[in-house]
Amino acid sequence: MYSLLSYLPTKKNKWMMEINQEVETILRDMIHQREKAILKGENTRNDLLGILLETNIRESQEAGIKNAMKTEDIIDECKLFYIAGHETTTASLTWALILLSMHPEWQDRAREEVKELFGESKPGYDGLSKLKIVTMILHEVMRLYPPINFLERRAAAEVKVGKVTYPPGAHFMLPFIFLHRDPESWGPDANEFKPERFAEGISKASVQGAFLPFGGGPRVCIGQNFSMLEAKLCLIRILQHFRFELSPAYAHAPYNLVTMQPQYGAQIIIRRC
Ligand code: HEM
Repeated sequence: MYSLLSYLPTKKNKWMMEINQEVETILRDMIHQREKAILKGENTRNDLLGILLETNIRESQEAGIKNAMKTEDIIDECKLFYIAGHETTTASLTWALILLSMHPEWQDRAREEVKELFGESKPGYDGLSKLKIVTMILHEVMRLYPPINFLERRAAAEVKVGKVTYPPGAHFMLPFIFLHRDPESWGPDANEFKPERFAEGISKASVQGAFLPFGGGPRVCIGQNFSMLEAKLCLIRILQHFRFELSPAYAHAPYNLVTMQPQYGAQIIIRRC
């Protein structure tokens, strides 16, 4: 039903289609430029698109076919990586700043850890793996405000879940928000911000399958380690230089707009420290 509605020629749909076409034109040009550079022997392997295109060209040549992956497939990959990779990490960092503003004691503990490990310098790889408090905080943020709210799956064949048998094609939705706040899995304080529950890692914080911000199984988020690293780096740099608190203009209203967003924005007062 939803996909049918998106094809109707409404003002909003037309606007979205125009934006989509513009994005695809930019990406198509970029891909063709890169492909030309690769064929000329120039080094383009310094990012994901470069690696993808070089692998595609090499594998197509080895298999003796024109394009193992068509330009349209590569455009789709670029859009997927941009949307899946950007919006999600942005949302988790936004909620991290909001929650650390609401809980200044955790903000102080995170800053202390960061200063102890890195002082004022740029974080190095060794120190990043030693971060404990910041990792606990990020997990707790994603438990309470998972950037992606639910997973969808369609049954490829008849499947039995518990006592119910579902036919092939049955559509399943798994809302993380309920799993992540279920008192049976997390205890009576499930709705409270308590990063200490992750002190001994994810597996000891609750029961198996109760914490799924990156999904699970064969389609688990491919960018989960990268995004944790990215979020830690950003948070470290912010904590090293700034203190932050919520502005009186902030109204707490989480809502779901592809990713979980603060509906009226995240008004935060930031001061140098
Ligand atoms: C806080 C950050 C992120 C969260 C919460 C998140 C969450 C998710 C979730 C829930 C899924 C669906 C998994 C499933 O179906 O089981 C997913 C898939 C995916 N994510 Fe992420 N993600 C994040 C960051 C990233 C980043 C940084 C990238 C890329 C650099 C990325 C790339 C992808 C891709 C390509 C898929 C599709 C994988 C597939 O279907 O095989 N994500 N992500």
